[in-house]
Amino acid sequence: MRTLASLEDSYELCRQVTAEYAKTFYLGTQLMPEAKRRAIWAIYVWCRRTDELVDGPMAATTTEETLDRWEEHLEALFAGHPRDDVDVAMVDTLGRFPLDIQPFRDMIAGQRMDLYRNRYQTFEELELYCYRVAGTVGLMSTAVMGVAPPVITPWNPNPEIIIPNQEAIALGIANQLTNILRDVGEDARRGRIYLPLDDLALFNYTEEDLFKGIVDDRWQELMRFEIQRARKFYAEAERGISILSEDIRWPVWAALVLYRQILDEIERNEYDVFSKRAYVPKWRKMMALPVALLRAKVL
Ligand SMILES: CC(C)=CCC/C(C)=C/CC/C(C)=C/CC/C(C)=C/[C@@H]1[C@@H](COP(=O)(O)OP(=O)(O)O)[C@]1(C)CC/C=C(\C)CC/C=C(\C)CCC=C(C)C
Ligand SMILES: Nc1ncnc2c1ncn2[C@@H]1O[C@H](COP(=O)(O)OP(=O)(O)OP(=O)(O)O)[C@@H](O)[C@H]1O
Ligand SMILES: [Mn+2]
Repeated sequence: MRTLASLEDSYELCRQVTAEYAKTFYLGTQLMPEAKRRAIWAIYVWCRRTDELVDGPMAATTTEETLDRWEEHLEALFAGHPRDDVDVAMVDTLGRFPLDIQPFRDMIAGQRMDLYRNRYQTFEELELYCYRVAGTVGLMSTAVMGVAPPVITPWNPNPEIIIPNQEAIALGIANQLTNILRDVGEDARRGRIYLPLDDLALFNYTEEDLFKGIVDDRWQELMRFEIQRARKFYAEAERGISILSEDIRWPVWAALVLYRQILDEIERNEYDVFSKRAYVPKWRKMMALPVALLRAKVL
């Protein structure tokens, strides 16, 4: 048996992976207190590894059995048994925060959907997919970030603790919808359509049009419709932030505002998501940080 990385080295590895793969979320985590952000990095790495199984360079060799084994690996983590270097930080994180295994299992179920599905008929079907691959991240993150202590008053000495799980899921779904809208072209080139076929039909736009990358009035109307729906999920998420622990409101606002800017960028590109990738320039990201701080303080 090989010796595994030390706890410090393991968290450092997680930090590096997060910094390299997720510029936006990493920026958000840099605004968090140390103990929480280390845990978020560990969770990020687990999520990234899960996603890579069906989305990464080895995806072609991934089968149901691969995901079964990954689920066993997950059980081992929750039983306190790390198997590789980055697991060490994850096991430590599981010991420090009240994380539930179900969202992790649900995310694997979401990756399974990617194995056998490349179309969604209705928004309800897509929403389930979005919950599984991204809403779950909201639940995991909230367990780490925590909620503000409830206010104890003489007339309400035992206030109930509210956990904004629905709002956390909403932010995950909003992010995933944003990701889907940004990557329509890239996904089409892999034969995948995440936009509900019912929505395409509603605007008289066909799969064939999509594969050709046609940007016309029908497409622009369809995209406006989808962007509006994503923004509703962001709005729901916003309402949950003031319930969260004070020390992470700024990072969460930042993550929300930064990711939502991708939608503005798509609009700026006049909904052409086929020939360019909506990209938020660094200076625009930086300008969003004080805005997020202000919102964290006053909302
Ligand atoms: C700032 C913060 C707390 C971030 C959480 C970081 C974290 C653990 C992220 C994991 C992301 C991940 C690798 C998920 C696997 C599935 C996947 C790829 C989902 C998509 C992410 C987009 O990433 P990216 O742009 O890199 O995509 P590409 O692979 O590059 O195409 C998702 C769109 C999902 C991301 C979802 C979230 C970060 C959930 C956010 C929700 C909260 C932090 C809850 C906040 C609480 C309330 C009450 C609002
Ligand atoms: N070192 C890497 N090796 C392999 N894939 C990578 C690497 N870095 C990023 N990627 C992948 O390349 C794609 C594009 O990454 P890009 O840097 O544009 O976005 P990002 O860093 O995730 O920022 P954002 O959080 O704003 O999406 C992503 O799907 C990401 O998973
Ligand atoms: Mn990315």
